[in-house]
Amino acid sequence: MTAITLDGVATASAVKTELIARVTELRAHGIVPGLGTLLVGDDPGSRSYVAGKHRDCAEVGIESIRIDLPASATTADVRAAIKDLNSSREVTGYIIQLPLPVGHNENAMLELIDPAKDADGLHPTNLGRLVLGIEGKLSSPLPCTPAGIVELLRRYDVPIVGRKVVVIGRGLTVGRPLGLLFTRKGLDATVTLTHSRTVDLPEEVRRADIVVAAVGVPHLVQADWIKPGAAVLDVGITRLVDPVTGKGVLTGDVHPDVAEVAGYLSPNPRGVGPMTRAMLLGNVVKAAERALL
Ligand SMILES: Nc1nc2c(c(=O)[nH]1)N[C@@H](CN(C=O)c1ccc(C(=O)N[C@@H](CCC(=O)O)C(=O)O)cc1)CN2
Repeated sequence: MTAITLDGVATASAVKTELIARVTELRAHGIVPGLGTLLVGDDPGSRSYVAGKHRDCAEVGIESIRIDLPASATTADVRAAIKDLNSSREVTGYIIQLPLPVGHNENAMLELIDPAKDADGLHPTNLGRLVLGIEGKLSSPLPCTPAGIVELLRRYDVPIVGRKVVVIGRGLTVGRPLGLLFTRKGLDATVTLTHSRTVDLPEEVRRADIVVAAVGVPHLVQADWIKPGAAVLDVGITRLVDPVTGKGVLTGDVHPDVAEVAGYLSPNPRGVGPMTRAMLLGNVVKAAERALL
């Protein structure tokens, strides 16, 4: 058996096509959505993700505003940039690209975001709304990677209700909010959130119908950990250097042999990453649409 590929590029492209129609409608009502990004430092991964976010905005008709600060930026500089983004009229939603360089307190910076402009759903008020299970008109933006994972599964009709999900990694942008999302009414999965102190991780993973690997350990998840037919989402990515060619290679958390056992597998790259970006655009559009309610 070879797993069905959960194609993030094609699915994100379908999401973006739908968003173009909604942005056109907003513009017809005089509302121009604008995404701001705040990047601190010169991490190549973060630079590439931010560049991708601006390209996506141009594709769907969202304006984008970029603030890049050098690695030497102080906490006062970051606070000042956040203040500018909170007050900017063009910026209807924004993100602080994570991780911030060592020495910056990420949680303290996230708390400074105006929750109404939080395009990542990572402000405590919005995470709190996710915990409270507030949906509908007052729902908060969902963190982009968890939302992208669920959307990818949905669009491939992978059953979620009542299924056992094992998430590897309890980070802020993926594991913790994903556990909350999967257990929401309507999705109704049973989630095990694992981490570096989990005892016998392979045995936990063997029970799962859906496995999400988000730790950044190359090829951690092995084929003999996977229940035949399970859906496997490879989220963590590491930039390794090929010892022969000397070129950088992006390597996911899931070993390629998993494709022979799983029912569905998201590649990495070209799986969850593009969905993360598409969900960000969706959050910006949704926030702008609130102005029409
Ligand atoms: N403020 C945030 N910071 C971070 C988040 C987040 O959701 N909000 N998530 C990750 C990084 N991330 C988004 O910012 C992200 C990761 C991957 C991709 C992506 O498209 N990846 C491509 C490969 C691109 C490459 O590395 O060359 C793929 O998977 O095909 C987009 C966004 C941490 N920080």
